Amino acid sequence: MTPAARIAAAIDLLTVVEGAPKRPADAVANDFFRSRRYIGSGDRRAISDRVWRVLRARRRLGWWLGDAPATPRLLVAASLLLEGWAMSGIAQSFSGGQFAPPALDRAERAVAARLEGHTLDHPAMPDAVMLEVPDWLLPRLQSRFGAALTAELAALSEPATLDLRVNLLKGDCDQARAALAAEGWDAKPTPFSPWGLRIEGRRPVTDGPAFRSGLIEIQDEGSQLVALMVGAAPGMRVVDWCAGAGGKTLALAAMMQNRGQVVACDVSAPRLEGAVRRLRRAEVHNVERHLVTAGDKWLKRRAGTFDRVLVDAPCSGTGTWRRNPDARLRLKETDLCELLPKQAMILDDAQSLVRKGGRLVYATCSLLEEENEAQVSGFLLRHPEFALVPLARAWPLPQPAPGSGDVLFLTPARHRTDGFFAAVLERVA
Ligand SMILES: C[S@@+](CC[C@H](N)C(=O)[O-])C[C@H]1O[C@@H](n2cnc3c(N)ncnc32)[C@H](O)[C@@H]1O
Repeated sequence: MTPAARIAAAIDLLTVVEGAPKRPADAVANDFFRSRRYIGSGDRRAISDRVWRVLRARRRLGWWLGDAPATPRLLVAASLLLEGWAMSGIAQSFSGGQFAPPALDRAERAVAARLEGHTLDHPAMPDAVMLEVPDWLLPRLQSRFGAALTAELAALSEPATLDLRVNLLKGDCDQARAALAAEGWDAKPTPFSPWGLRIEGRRPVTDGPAFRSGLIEIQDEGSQLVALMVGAAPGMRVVDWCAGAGGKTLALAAMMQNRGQVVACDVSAPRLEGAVRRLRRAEVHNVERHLVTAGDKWLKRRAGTFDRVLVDAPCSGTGTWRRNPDARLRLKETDLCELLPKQAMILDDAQSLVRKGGRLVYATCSLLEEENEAQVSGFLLRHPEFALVPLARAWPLPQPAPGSGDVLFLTPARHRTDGFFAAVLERVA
């Protein structure tokens, strides 16, 4: 594809992404490329890269465009200009020629010309614009991070590394590194997870034998550490209450060396169904799935029978913005208001499964205190039969835990993981 054709395709993709505000951009992009198989992998990367640059800078680009309509064409042109392109380069690319975007009209040209010679950040931008967060969320993030806010949000705007979890049911880290090296990928051990490997940048590892044979699975190191905090061991009975497509279920089963039992529960049948292929590829045999329904009798019948229950609760996802830059502007205050009682209710349901002396692990990929520490405090008030196990005691590895305090709290700036929270609660009575 010519550079101009890539720009035209980026405008097309951005148009589809912006037209589907409720769908994650990466899902929209997957569909977009699936229906355009003629676009090769290099072009695909360049097109996605341009769109992701726009999404990561969406509020600042909107600020620069001012009253002009933030059309996909203008957003892409603005992102190029604020990266240093000249108007002449824009005119060459927006040429109206075959496969190129149509030429900018007079009004578009006037808006674009104002941006020439500027850079994306401007000191007059309001903080929330500069930091690319919704206005309502800024005070919450300020109170969470204080002086570290800018660094934390900058790290959240960087593209994520590609983290892999080695499936110990199929081999060890050295074998996985060697297998990846044979495919041309340089994977380094992650700093905290004993099963983690990291590749810088986006790489198509899912096409290669290491992934297809189940030796590796894609999983952020933060997510691996949440699974680690469950402390699952061979022979235990474990529930993964909000299992989704089984990301953490797979890690739990591997920790248990396929021995004992994991029940992967979720209210979403399609998500649970998504776990089937992954479990098969990983050669996991000790997992059963359970679809949670309203008034579920399953819960009552199994009360007090599990050693470990993981609640990986639905949350604002504020910790995953590196991967989903579009999500930061989709998130509404009303979403958070709906999530908080839901998280409390899920905890109240799931706790009943934990046996005396067993552990309930509450986790989110949120950075917000309300969804994390405040949920745990509220739970402990409602359930005095549980006690918080401080991080140093809950952390199962000989090397020190990432961070201090009572809970695990990971952030991209501090740990180079997605943002994750996990608290371990033991049933003491
Ligand atoms: C953060 S996601 C889980 C991600 C998954 N654990 C992983 O590691 O890939 C939260 C999940 O909670 C599920 N969920 C929502 N409400 C629930 C409920 N009341 N009981 C159980 N699961 C629920 C959602 O369907 C979603 O799959």
